[in-house]
Amino acid sequence: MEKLKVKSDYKKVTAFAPATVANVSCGFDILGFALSNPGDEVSLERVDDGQRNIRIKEITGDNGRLPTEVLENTAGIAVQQYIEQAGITDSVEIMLKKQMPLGSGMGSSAASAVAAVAACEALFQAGMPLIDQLKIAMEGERKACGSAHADNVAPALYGGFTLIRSYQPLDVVRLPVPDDLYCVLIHPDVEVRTQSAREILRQKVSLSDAVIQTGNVAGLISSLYTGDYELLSRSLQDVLVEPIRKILIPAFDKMKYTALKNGAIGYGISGSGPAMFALCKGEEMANNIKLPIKEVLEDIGVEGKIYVSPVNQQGPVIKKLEQ
Ligand SMILES: Nc1ncnc2c1ncn2[C@@H]1O[C@H](COP(=O)(O)OP(=O)(O)OP(=O)(O)O)[C@@H](O)[C@H]1O
Ligand SMILES: N[C@@H](CCO)C(=O)O
Repeated sequence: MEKLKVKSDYKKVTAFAPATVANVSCGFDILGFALSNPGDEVSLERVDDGQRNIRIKEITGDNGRLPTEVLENTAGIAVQQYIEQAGITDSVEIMLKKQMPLGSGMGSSAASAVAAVAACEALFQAGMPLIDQLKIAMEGERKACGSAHADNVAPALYGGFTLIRSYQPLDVVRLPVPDDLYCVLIHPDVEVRTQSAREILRQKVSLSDAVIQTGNVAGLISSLYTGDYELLSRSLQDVLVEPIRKILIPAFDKMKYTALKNGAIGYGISGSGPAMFALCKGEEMANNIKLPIKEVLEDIGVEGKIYVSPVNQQGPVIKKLEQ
C-alpha cells in the first residue's frame, strides 16, 4: 500500500467496536452481522517522538487473561500494522477495556482489533480505505484463532450484515438489514476456543449438502434485500457446521426448540460458539424469548448471559477525541 499522508493534531482517542454474530447458520466464514452491544473499547495516546514504540499500557475487564505483548494481542497487532502501513513514526500507548467474554463466539478478538484500527484512523486521520483497515483487523484474527477469517471483523468494521464474497482477493459486500430485525444473543458460561471448534470440522462436504447450503445462503441474502421474513426464516439452516459443533454446547437442541416455539424466526450457533443467536422480528418478540431460554439454562445448571440488540448498522463508534 502507498504511504498515506497523516494530517492530525489529535493526541488521544477512545473507540468502541461491537460484538458480532458470524456464520449466521448457513454462511460459514462468509456471513456476519454486528450488534449494538456488548463490545470492546480501545483508547490510544500518541507521543510525537519519532520512535514508533507501541506498548499496551493497560488491559481491564479480562481478569488478567489477555496477552499484554503487542504482537500477541489483536488490538496491539492492529495498531502496529496501521502505523507501519500509514508511515507513522509516533509512539503509541494502548489501553484496552475488555467488555465481553473470551472464547465466546461473540467476536471478542475481532471487537478489540476493530476498535484499535478505528481508533488509529480517528487519531491519525490517514484516510485509510476500509478494505485496508479490514485486512489489518484480519491479521489480529490470524493470531487469535489461527485463521484470518473476516466474518467477525467485517461486520464489526462496516456495521450491518456483510458477505465475504471472496478471500483471495478479499471482496466484501455490505448487505441491507430489514426493518425491525432484532437479535437475542445467548452466552452460556462455558468456553469454546475458536481454533478447537475449527479443528473438529470436516474438511470435505458432500455435493448434496453443498446444494442445500448454497440454496440457503442465496435465500438468506435474497430475504435481506426484500425484507421477506418468512424466506429469512426458511433459509436459517446449516447442514455443514451446526450438526458437528452443537455437541460443544450444553442443551443446544432444547434451547433452539424453545426459541423457535416462542417466536424466533431462526436460531443457530454464533460464530464458533458457545454463544447462540435467535433472530426475531421486533424488540417485543426478542424480549419474549429471553425468559424461556433462561429457564432452560437454569434447568441444566449453566450460568449465562442474554443480550437483546437490534442489528447495528453503524460499526465502530468514536467515543472521545482529544487534542
Ligand atoms: N484483544 C483480544 N481479545 C480477545 N482475545 C484475544 C485478544 N488478543 C488476543 N486474544 C486471544 O484470542 C483467543 C480468543 O480467541 P477466540 O477466537 O477463541 O475468542 P473470541 O474472539 O471470543 O471467539 P469468536 O471469534 O468465536 O467470537 C484467546 O486465546 C486470547 O488470548
Ligand atoms: N467463521 C468463524 C467464526 C469464529 O467466530 C468460525 O465459525 O470458525
